[in-house]
Amino acid sequence: MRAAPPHGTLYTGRVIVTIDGVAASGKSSVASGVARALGVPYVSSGLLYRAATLLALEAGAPLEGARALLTHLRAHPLRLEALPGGNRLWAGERELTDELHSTRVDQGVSAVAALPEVRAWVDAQLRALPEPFVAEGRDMGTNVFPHADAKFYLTASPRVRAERRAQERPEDVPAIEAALIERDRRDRVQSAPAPDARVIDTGPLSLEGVIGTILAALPARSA
Ligand SMILES: Nc1ncnc2c1ncn2[C@@H]1O[C@H](COP(=O)(O)OP(=O)(O)OP(=O)(O)O)[C@@H](O)[C@H]1O
Ligand SMILES: Nc1ccn([C@H]2C[C@H](O)[C@@H](COP(=O)(O)O)O2)c(=O)n1
Repeated sequence: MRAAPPHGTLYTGRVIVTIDGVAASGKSSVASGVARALGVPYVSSGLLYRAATLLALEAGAPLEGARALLTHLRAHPLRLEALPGGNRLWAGERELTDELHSTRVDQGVSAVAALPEVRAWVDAQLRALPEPFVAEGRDMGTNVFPHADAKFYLTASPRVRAERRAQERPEDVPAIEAALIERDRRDRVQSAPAPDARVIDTGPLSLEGVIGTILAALPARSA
């Protein structure tokens, strides 16, 4: 691999970096930090699945019923605003971002994300985004952007992830850990490292340590 870009070197042109991983492994925090260092937006694919889940819950549509859900999504198009500092999700003029990490969305989202029709809909939204960007999710490096320039996959034990999550949620560590193990089980089909992804155990690393590891592993680009 060639020399790493200095922090602040702008990535330009058709460049995609993918960061996949298990739930609460640090994907969005790390993707945001890497994107900021590169001067590009980051894309949080999970927000689209979460927004589809929220709309289905609000409409009382069955989470396992792709047809009703897709009809609803076409009638209420979602827009992912991918900014370097964070992603915002809109349904028309209504911003959904702050409602997407509730426990009820957490509990329903795996069922919605398992629907092939919904996956195809999300994939089409993502592939239409203008490059360059850092994309995070479960299948960015395997399915959506197999041609990505650099791929990473984040892991950490359920306990470590639960302890981190407990800093931002009211539930206690054992309850969060049990929910993460269950979501890992449900997401397993679409959450596997690409054969050419670098797997990083974030357990022993700080957030800055993970971001630095990724930046150091990126192929150099001209500024
Ligand atoms: N290496 C790390 N060291 C310490 N804390 C971390 C590290 N990585 C992430 N965190 C913290 O762990 C929590 C979960 O991180 P984040 O939300 O980025 O994960 P995620 O994989 O995007 O989650 P989800 O799958 O639920 O969308 C956050 O509070 C974040 O600050
Ligand atoms: N590329 C993706 C992104 C997300 N999902 C599913 C799996 C998760 O349970 C859910 C929410 O994602 P998160 O916000 O936790 O990253 O969406 C997926 O299947 N594929």
